[in-house]
Amino acid sequence: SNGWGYADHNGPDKWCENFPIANGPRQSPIDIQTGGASYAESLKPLKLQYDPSTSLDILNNGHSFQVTFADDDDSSTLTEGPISGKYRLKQFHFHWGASDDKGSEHTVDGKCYPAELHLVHWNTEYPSFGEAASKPDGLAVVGVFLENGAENPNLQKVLDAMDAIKCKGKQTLFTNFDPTVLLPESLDYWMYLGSLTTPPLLESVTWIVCKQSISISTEQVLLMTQFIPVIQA
Ligand SMILES: NS(=O)(=O)c1ccc(C(=O)NCc2ccc(F)cc2F)cc1
Repeated sequence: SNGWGYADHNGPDKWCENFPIANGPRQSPIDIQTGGASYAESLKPLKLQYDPSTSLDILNNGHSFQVTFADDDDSSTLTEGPISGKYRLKQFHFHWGASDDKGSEHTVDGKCYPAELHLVHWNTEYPSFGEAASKPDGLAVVGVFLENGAENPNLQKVLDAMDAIKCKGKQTLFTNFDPTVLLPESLDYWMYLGSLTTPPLLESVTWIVCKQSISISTEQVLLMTQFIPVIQA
């Protein structure tokens, strides 16, 4: 198959063949080495203002499932934090693995989490997500680690919708969902300048990775692994 994926023949080690930027200077994900991070007094707290009425549908895009938001106005935005200006929420999606011991894309001092949530925003300096995706300050993605623990009822709302989109390309209504319920109580974060973690690997992402995780139960991880046969890293 010509598409990229996570198998031996089309996985991350092969992406550079069709996407040479894979060997670029600001590629994501990275291992966040907490000892090497420095506190920046100038950085502000994150300001996430989401309007649940902007959530539209949930889509199986073949690599993950993503909840897409209406981004034709400033109803759901990210401001402050490490960014300047205003970024609009476009979608959120997850990355997971074959079992509890792997799945997240970023790691913290070498520690892998069972899954990782990405809330994808684009800079309203540009006319659209597609335009912003090719600019060095075009995108801002908030990453949240999912740590093994209690069942997460807010996450379950998303997992329950997965039953209706088992095939690649399927989508179903997913309205009135407030992604704030998927955020940890503390929004303390690490930030760095990086890229999309999947092709086209564009180096346009200001990464904002929350220090605190949210919980996911073993059963919920199992549900995710049964969802898309394409096993992540
Ligand atoms: N995992 S991650 O958060 O880093 C990530 C976020 C979004 C995308 C994406 O939108 N890809 C398709 C896509 C669609 C249009 C476009 F212009 C560029 C483009 F990458 C890929 C990876």
